[in-house]
Amino acid sequence: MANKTIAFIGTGNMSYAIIGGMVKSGFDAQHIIATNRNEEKLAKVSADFGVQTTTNNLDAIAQAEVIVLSVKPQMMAELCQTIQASGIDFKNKLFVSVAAGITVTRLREMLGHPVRLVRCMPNTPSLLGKGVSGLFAADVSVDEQTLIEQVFSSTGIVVWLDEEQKINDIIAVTGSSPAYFFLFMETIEAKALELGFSAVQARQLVEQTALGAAMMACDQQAISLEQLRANVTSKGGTTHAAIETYKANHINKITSDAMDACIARAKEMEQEL
Ligand SMILES: NC(=O)C1=CN([C@@H]2O[C@H](COP(=O)(O)OP(=O)(O)OC[C@H]3O[C@@H](n4cnc5c(N)ncnc54)[C@H](O)[C@@H]3O)[C@@H](O)[C@H]2O)C=CC1
Ligand SMILES: O=C(O)[C@@H]1CCC=N1
Repeated sequence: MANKTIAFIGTGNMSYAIIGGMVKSGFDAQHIIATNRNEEKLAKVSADFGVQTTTNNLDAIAQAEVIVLSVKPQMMAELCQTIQASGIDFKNKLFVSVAAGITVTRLREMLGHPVRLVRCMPNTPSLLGKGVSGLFAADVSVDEQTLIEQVFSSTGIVVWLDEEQKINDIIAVTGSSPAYFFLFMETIEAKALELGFSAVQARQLVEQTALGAAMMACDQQAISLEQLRANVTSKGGTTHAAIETYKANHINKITSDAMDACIARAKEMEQEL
């Protein structure tokens, strides 16, 4: 892996997080090239992680063995058109797409070539080495799979998926779900403010509690999440009153509906893009 160069095309929130996770885990920054149209974004990723940067996508692609396409799905066709028109030889290049809602078939159509491709569904905690990446390989060699697994393992855990359709499911479970947790934290923070805690206190109280709860779940894997919850919930006590309120408001259904909506949107995007 040491000699392979990886280019991130369209370095925004997601690629910034992946690059951060890679560099912090010891990946050589000089073998990473980040591109963006926006010089300011490149200045930040360069200052923070010491990677090479350029606004010229084609230069980056020409130099790299692994090309991570990480623009927004709606920008992908335009990007691929310029790559196709460049006449770059795809033979020794492995493509990775982190885009939601664009299938292997569609991406190959966009590139005008049956490229070897890994679809990856990462999440932003990759920045801290706490990411999850769902991976689906299309015509990729065993060595290339090993390489991609090394790259994404440096940002957290990886899960290989045996069917492309499962990419849409893992978006709902891990790709989008950091946002669900942030939303839940926002609701506690807002209520803490209403109860008179200062903004600094409200943020600190919610982040410490979320961190503590997540760490307890990680640290005590033999104990079910239900049991961890029960350990907080005294019979006839305060937590019980809160939990019953969540149940009366159908928290399971809300989450299930939200995840179904996430999957449905991914499928809809597959038809649109
Ligand atoms: N943000 C997230 O949590 C996750 C995002 N993804 C996927 O990652 C991809 C990127 O998402 P974000 O990073 O959130 O978007 P973003 O908008 O933060 O980053 C994309 C960047 O690409 C740049 N860009 C657009 N067209 C370009 C071009 N032709 N050449 C060079 N740069 C170009 C934009 O300036 C922007 O900074 C999407 O396809 C999304 O589906 C996947 C999993 C999680
Ligand atoms: O919201 C999105 O479409 C992307 C994919 C997963 C997280 N962000």
